[in-house]
Amino acid sequence: MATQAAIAWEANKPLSIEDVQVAPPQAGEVRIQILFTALCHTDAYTWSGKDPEGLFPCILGHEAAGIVESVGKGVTEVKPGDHVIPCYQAECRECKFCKSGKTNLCGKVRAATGVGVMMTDRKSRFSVNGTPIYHFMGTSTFSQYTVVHDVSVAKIDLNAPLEKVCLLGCGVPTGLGAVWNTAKVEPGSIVAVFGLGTVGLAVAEGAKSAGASRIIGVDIDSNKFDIVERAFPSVFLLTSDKDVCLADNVSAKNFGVTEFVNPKDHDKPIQQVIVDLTDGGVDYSFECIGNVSVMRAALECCHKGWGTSVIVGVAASGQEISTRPFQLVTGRVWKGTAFGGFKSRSQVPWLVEKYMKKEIKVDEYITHNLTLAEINKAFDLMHERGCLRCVLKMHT
Ligand SMILES: NC(=O)C1=CN([C@@H]2O[C@H](COP(=O)(O)OP(=O)(O)OC[C@H]3O[C@@H](n4cnc5c(N)ncnc54)[C@H](O)[C@@H]3O)[C@@H](O)[C@H]2O)C=CC1
Ligand SMILES: N[C@@H](CCC(=O)N[C@@H](CSC=O)C(=O)NCC(=O)O)C(=O)O
Ligand SMILES: [Zn+2]
Ligand SMILES: [Zn+2]
Repeated sequence: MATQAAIAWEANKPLSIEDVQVAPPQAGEVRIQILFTALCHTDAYTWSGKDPEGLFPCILGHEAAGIVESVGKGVTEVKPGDHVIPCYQAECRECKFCKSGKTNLCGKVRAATGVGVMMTDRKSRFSVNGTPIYHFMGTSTFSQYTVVHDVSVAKIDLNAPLEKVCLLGCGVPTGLGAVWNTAKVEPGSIVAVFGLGTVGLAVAEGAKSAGASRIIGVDIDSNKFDIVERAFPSVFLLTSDKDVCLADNVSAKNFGVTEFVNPKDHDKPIQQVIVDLTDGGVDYSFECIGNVSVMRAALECCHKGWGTSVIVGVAASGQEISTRPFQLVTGRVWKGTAFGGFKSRSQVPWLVEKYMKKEIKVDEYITHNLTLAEINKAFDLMHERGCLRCVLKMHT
């Protein structure tokens, strides 16, 4: 079929909306009409050329929702008309990873999705004037129609608003799951969150629901603090203390952040600032930026003996983490998480239900709504004041 998609022809060159041919789904594949997609920082990362798996030309995008248009041979779990969320982290339920009970990673299609092709024939289903266009993360949602592996499709409630639940394809589950599945934060814990984008704020939300007693938000952009204030204007109080801005207990019932620290306001290293604020360090920290220096700070602000730091942010090709091994010898633990440890096909529908029951937030993370034609503006917005998630309407 002919449709429209945003093509990334080269790293950092503006995306171009073009007529694209999308081939029919082959065995074990599903063609989806994408209705809404959001932009995640990881799309910008790959577009920047810093992703070692980044291939061009490609169709980016991985946080979306849509409707099944057609299915290939052997596909039994979804049918045309089903509402779905494409999942960049597959779940086949049969591979060594899926059966391990120890991870949400799945090995079935990862080798193909990492090189931008479909598993069956190692080819792309996208082309422009005969030129193949690589897939991205097995999802490629910046297209009005995409083809994905059946193990990468979560079927969701037909009543769920697709313009909202598209966010459950990446950022919000990643933050919630980092707390609930990877760190397993206990009630009463002190938590630090580095980076208050969508992922970091979802960490804060998850920590609040897990019963954390203090949630310290760290960001170099004080506008991010304002987002929390704007989202809950009637309940938010902010002191003018230069060093640490304390929100009152009522706002902590909302997004979750109880204290804000801007490293730029301090002469000391940020890990020292946090250790001093917390009588020796936090129980759990989360790096939600992708900056290896901050990853080190996030580990080193953890309490001796038990503090655990979770790396969520994605760092560029060639970047490496470091710390004194003594930090680990003395009981700190370094972990990482992909999609918050959630098993995608099994648990994304459950997250949608939690949203429908108002048990988790989604709407609050959507700060902008644009169309596919405005995708370059949407990428620009990611660097501007007050942007968390921008949702694109794909068909206008
Ligand atoms: N592990 C996983 O499964 C996933 C990882 N990610 C990664 O998580 C990270 C966050 O994603 P988003 O929330 O979409 O990004 P974002 O760009 O919206 O948020 C990042 C935040 O970090 C802040 N920041 C930047 N440098 C800082 C510094 N030195 N100290 C303190 N704050 C700083 C920014 O002001 C911004 O508020 C990205 O690296 C993304 O690629 C995203 C989704 C899933
Ligand atoms: N190709 C990238 C990999 C970046 C990465 O770690 N991706 C995360 C999801 S980020 C979503 O916004 C992930 O799930 N990783 C596990 C995986 O199997 O890819 C690079 O090499 O940097
Ligand atoms: Zn993402
Ligand atoms: Zn598997």
